Amino acid sequence: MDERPTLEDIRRAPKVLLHDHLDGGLRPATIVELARESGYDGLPTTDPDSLGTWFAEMSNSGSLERYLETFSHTVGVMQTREALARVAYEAAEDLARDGVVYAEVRYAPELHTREGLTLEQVVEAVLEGFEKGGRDHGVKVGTLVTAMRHQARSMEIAELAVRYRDAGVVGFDIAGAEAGYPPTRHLDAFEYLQRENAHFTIHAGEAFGLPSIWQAIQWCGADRLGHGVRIIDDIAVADGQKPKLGRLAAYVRDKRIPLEMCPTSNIQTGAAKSIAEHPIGLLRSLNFRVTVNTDNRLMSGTSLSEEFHKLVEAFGYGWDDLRWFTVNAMKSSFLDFSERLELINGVIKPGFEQLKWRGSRPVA
Ligand SMILES: O=c1[nH]cnc2c1ncn2[C@H]1C[C@H](O)[C@@H](CO)O1
Ligand SMILES: [Zn+2]
Repeated sequence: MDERPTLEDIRRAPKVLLHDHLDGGLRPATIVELARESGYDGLPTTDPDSLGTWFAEMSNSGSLERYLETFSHTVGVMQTREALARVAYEAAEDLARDGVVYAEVRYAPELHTREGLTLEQVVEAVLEGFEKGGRDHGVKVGTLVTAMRHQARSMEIAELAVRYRDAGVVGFDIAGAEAGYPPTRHLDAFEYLQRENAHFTIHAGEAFGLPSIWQAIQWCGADRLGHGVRIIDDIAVADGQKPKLGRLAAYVRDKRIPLEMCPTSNIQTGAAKSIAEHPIGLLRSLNFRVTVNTDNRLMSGTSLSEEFHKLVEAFGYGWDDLRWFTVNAMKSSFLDFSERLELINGVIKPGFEQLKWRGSRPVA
């Protein structure tokens, strides 16, 4: 029996999330409270419901640059230890409530030092929030520290990733506007991380095409690709014929390079036209190492369960597909290998098995 999973059942499935921004996942009510406490007066409205709607609507511009403008309000209220620890705690709680068992949540420490916090204080506050929220609500959260690609602080942030690697920081990332800011601007940071045997992912192939993906992999040595949707530009699809992969697409598939796909976010920024036309359908059928993610739960008004459910509706996916995406994500995480195996064999596989066979009669 493999009935179409409902949203309610998907929420119960033990899920894994690799691409989620801390400053893109605040609760609207928390933004309002933090703004009041800190004297931040830039919010477009102080009614939490209207604020949630405002974020979702403003993020629908079809441009990554415009989408990123909305972050000024979340970052604006995340400037103290208390605010950072609270936002991290609540993120862990919200993810656990959505049935996420392991998450890698990212943010850019350099954006949170406006009121005098050091980079170290920022990292420690977020780690504290994840640790406590994860313990109280039953989810394991690893942190990725992000450097902003238009700035020049990537080496410092990479050093931070290495310094806190045994305290919960599992990797590094670069984010921000992609066009005009190639990943090779940060080559020294990536080379340093490689010498340190550290893990990193790079936002690439979202608002810019194949050259960005090629640089991220072949020059910078990325372990994973944030989004990577534009890899379809290197796949020729003709009616009635088998899709033909170019050299870069073949390399990404052969090397099992994980794609952190974020369907709703891609539609908002114009990287894909609709869920039904999202490249994830083709890439999944070609067996790329695809994972499903939220990117920014606040800006997209979404959750990991909702992203999965949209895919179920658009592509007719069943439990086996959802399990495949989830095992892909767990295999691709930056967590210690034995912990990944434990979660796959001890939590994910049994959890999906139970949901898949729910309602069917036991064999006598
Ligand atoms: O999808 C994205 N692409 C590029 N940059 C992004 C995306 N979502 C969030 N960001 C940026 C804005 C945040 O302030 C920063 C760190 O989380 O990362
Ligand atoms: Zn992102």
